[in-house]
Amino acid sequence: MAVEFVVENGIAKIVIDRPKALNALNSEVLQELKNAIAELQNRTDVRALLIQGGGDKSFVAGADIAQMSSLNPLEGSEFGRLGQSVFSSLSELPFPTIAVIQGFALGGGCEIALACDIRIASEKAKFGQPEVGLGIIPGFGGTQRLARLVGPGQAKKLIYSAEIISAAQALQIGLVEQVVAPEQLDEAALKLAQMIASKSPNAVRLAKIAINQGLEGSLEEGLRLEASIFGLCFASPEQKEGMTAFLEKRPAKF
Ligand SMILES: C/C=C/C(=O)SCCNC(=O)CCNC(=O)[C@H](O)C(C)(C)COP(=O)(O)OP(=O)(O)OC[C@H]1O[C@@H](n2cnc3c(N)ncnc32)[C@H](O)[C@@H]1OP(=O)(O)O
Repeated sequence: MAVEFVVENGIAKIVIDRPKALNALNSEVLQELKNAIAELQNRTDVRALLIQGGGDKSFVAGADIAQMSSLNPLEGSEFGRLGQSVFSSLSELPFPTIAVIQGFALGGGCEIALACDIRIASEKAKFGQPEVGLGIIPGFGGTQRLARLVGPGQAKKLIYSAEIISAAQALQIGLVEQVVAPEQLDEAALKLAQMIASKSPNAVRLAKIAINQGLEGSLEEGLRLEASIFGLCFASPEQKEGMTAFLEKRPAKF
């Protein structure tokens, strides 16, 4: 198995571990990742997900070039749709997802990170969409998600040039939200996940829906959606607990 996951204290962790190919994604790894995500999808005990690559050199070095090298157009399209479906199921998980990037996040590896809500990187991490150097384009959602995250200009610069950028450069363009020293990466990621997991899980999940669905429409539609979801919060016992705890000057228990 190249994809393992565990759940501990409400925090799920997926590790993609295929060391001989720097965790590159072939069909088998994608299917294992799809299965792991499907198992987590309906778990009510999970409040946050950490996803990372095995070893200390690579998060995910992309889709498997050796496998892709012999594909015909139909097979290429099917492989792209497989990757897109896995990454869309990742992006649609109901709880926050955090990509923990210690090394290379290239091509499909960068696209996994883009399908997560948050990206925390080591100072040594490297990012890029090098596909045009291989005669293809990003095919696991990168042309769409990268442009939405960092803006069309920076997305075009990265995709057209196949440039590999540093974690500091990724932070500067908004591709990652936090950069820490390599030895602090796991602790920083776990700390963020624990902070999220200590809050109202219902409210956090509703916030994810409001942000993601709101981005798909106009500001006015998003504000209407926010107002509806805000009202929904008051039907939850977690809102009662959260506000009662504040008034009783004690920590809330969610
Ligand atoms: C829809 C999505 C499309 C895509 O994702 S397209 C692919 C995008 N990714 C890339 O273009 C990155 C390809 N890999 C590299 O450029 C290099 O690797 C690195 C810069 C990441 C690391 O270079 P170095 O430190 O010299 O290691 P090494 O010897 O190149 O790699 C170690 C082993 O890992 C295999 N490997 C690395 N990346 C991939 C990959 N994406 N697909 C298949 N295998 C890969 C190599 O071949 C080699 O294996 P062996 O030791 O047997 O020669």
